[in-house]
Amino acid sequence: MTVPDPPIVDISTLSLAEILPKPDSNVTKIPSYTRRDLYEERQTPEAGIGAFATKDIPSGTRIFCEEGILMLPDEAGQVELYNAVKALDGAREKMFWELAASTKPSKNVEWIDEVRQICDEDISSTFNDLIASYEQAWSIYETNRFTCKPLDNDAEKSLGIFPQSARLNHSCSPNVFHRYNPVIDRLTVHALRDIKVGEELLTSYIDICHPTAVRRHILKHWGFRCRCSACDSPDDDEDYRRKKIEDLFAKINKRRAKKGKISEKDCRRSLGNVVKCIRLLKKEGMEETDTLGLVYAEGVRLGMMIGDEDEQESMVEWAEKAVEVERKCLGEDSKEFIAAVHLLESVRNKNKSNDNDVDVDVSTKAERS
Ligand SMILES: C[S@@+](CC[C@H](N)C(=O)[O-])C[C@H]1O[C@@H](n2cnc3c(N)ncnc32)[C@H](O)[C@@H]1O
Repeated sequence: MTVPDPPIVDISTLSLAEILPKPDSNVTKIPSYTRRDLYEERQTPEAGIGAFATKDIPSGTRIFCEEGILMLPDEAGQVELYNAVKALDGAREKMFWELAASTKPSKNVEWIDEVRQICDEDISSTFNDLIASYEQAWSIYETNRFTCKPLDNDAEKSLGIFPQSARLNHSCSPNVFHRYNPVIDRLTVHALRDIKVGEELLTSYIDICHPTAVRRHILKHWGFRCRCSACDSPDDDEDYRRKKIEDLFAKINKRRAKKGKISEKDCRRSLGNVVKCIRLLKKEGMEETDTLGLVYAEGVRLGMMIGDEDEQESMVEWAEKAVEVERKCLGEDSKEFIAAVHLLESVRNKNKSNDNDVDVDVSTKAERS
């Protein structure tokens, strides 16, 4: 038996134009802000500058809502970057040059010939200084850039520098979550849980579902060895759980990407993976949009496809949790939050129509008796 895709508005079916404020609406562009009342930057013993809470910060608080000072397409190289930095106004250019530079020089040196051609006067000392500046700019860029690609994937600019957020250090058990929000054209950083005064605000630069050895390898790019609780944990079970999450998540995503009809058996199998994945994610405290939010939403979709009436209440609960996760990680102006609200409405409407069907049935029986 195959079941059709349910009529759910999920993230991949929403276009940006559908949720952007209409030109005649009163919604104005959100100003950039960083909640300097909540944190301060200071030097750490081993990780350069970091950001530390100066007050208790409740879970879900938006700490940054920041405009990029520089955004470039994925394929931009050293020359495009340097030109973009030189085109910044004085204050922004200074901000850029003050950021950390941790990555090693690029092995690709073709750009040096390009710079040589630009310099008519190839006076070697000046030229060498210039090359050093290009390399420093590139290292700053690689150390601090954030992905800005809107979910529509038609973005011209897709990597950006956000100077306040760039001071956030990494942890594989982060307490804040960052994401570029194309709806408001800002990078937002939200508290993932209650953060106590004095705690460092730590985001994750990488996919934290990977096991420790893989995370370590990827983090070499930033030139440090992570000493977070997940990386230093003597508990092998934790690594096992993350590997299991990664595998389950890959299976769930593979199913999600499949178009067309799906057998009920496959639906039930995938729903089983969703249930296991949710349990493990919670155990690991991994409550972000990219994992838990996505898994809840997929669970609801699968549950609606299967259509077991006694599971409908659980589907509403999961859809409500997906809304909570998106609100906490991304805020109510995000596309993900709006999609989760649509999903919740769909599942509630489906329940209502099921209840009405039951009513009709009952009244018909009553009339007959
Ligand atoms: C985006 S910057 C973060 C801010 C940086 N600490 C600074 O001084 O501006 C990334 C760099 O910070 C350092 N860093 C980030 N997280 C770290 C960690 N958990 N342990 C050690 N160094 C870290 C690394 O040098 C990394 O390349």
